[in-house]
Amino acid sequence: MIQFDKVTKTFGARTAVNKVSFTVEQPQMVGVIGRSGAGKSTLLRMINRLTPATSGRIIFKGEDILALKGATKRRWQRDCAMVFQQFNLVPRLDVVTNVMLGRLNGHGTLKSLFNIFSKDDVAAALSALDRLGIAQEATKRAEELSGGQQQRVAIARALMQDPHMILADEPIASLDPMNAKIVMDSLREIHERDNKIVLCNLHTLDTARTYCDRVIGMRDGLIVFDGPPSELSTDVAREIYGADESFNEAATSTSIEGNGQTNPAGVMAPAAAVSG
Ligand SMILES: Nc1ncnc2c1ncn2[C@@H]1O[C@H](COP(=O)(O)OP(=O)(O)OP(=O)(O)O)[C@@H](O)[C@H]1O
Repeated sequence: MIQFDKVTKTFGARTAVNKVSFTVEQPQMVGVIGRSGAGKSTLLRMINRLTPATSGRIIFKGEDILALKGATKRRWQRDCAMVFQQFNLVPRLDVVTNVMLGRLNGHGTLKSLFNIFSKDDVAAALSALDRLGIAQEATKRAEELSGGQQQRVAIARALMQDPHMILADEPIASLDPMNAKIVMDSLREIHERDNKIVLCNLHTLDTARTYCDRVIGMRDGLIVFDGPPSELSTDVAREIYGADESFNEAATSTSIEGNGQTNPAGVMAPAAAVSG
């Protein structure tokens, strides 16, 4: 379905992603894990063309999406919706308008410029918000919502693009465990009900185990593990995180409250709880 063929990104002398090859044959929920700097974000951003690849190919429906230009590139960017750690909403706009912004790529420039949305757009946005359980917040400004609610708005906005796949770049890294669960449940539900590929960068092993059909472990730009969560042993995890015998899986758990500092395995502990 989507095939990565020796996809590489270099920043000067630094190789962030090094000849990465893998194929997602059917709609799967794939978790990409690895310590900070392993290349996870760069990989995701290359798929969506936010970061230009240095070399390699990404084949989707027989086409190399890394070679797309102009309108076809924009259509591809609509087809693979991104969800970001920091939500990327427009804080002063109301929630329903933020969601409708997901339709921008599908509209002409003039319509987009003046935020002209049809009744259908409004209905679709409300339905997406309802699906995420936050339709009651539709008229609030985005900045009035908690982090967890904002991330659900961002996912509703992604749904408005009617994408082939969802790329989520550490969608729960800024959330407390309860909101992290709501957001991951939502992504899993979209994968299962809509039969879409969800490719999700995660810092925490337990989240990958709980939610993903397949886990890809990256280290220094290379894929060092690719398999089902059941094969993700502590030894494999040590290799992915480049940790020694003292490595403790609990250190990567979302269920612990941390202070946002990096532990010895290079894994960011979740931020302290945020209400929501
Ligand atoms: N725009 C950039 N310019 C220069 N170097 C970059 C840039 N973006 C990423 N890098 C480097 O590429 C490497 C991979 O970074 P990337 O953000 O993809 O890792 P990551 O696994 O997503 O890490 P994190 O979990 O901290 O987000 C790092 O060494 C990083 O410093």
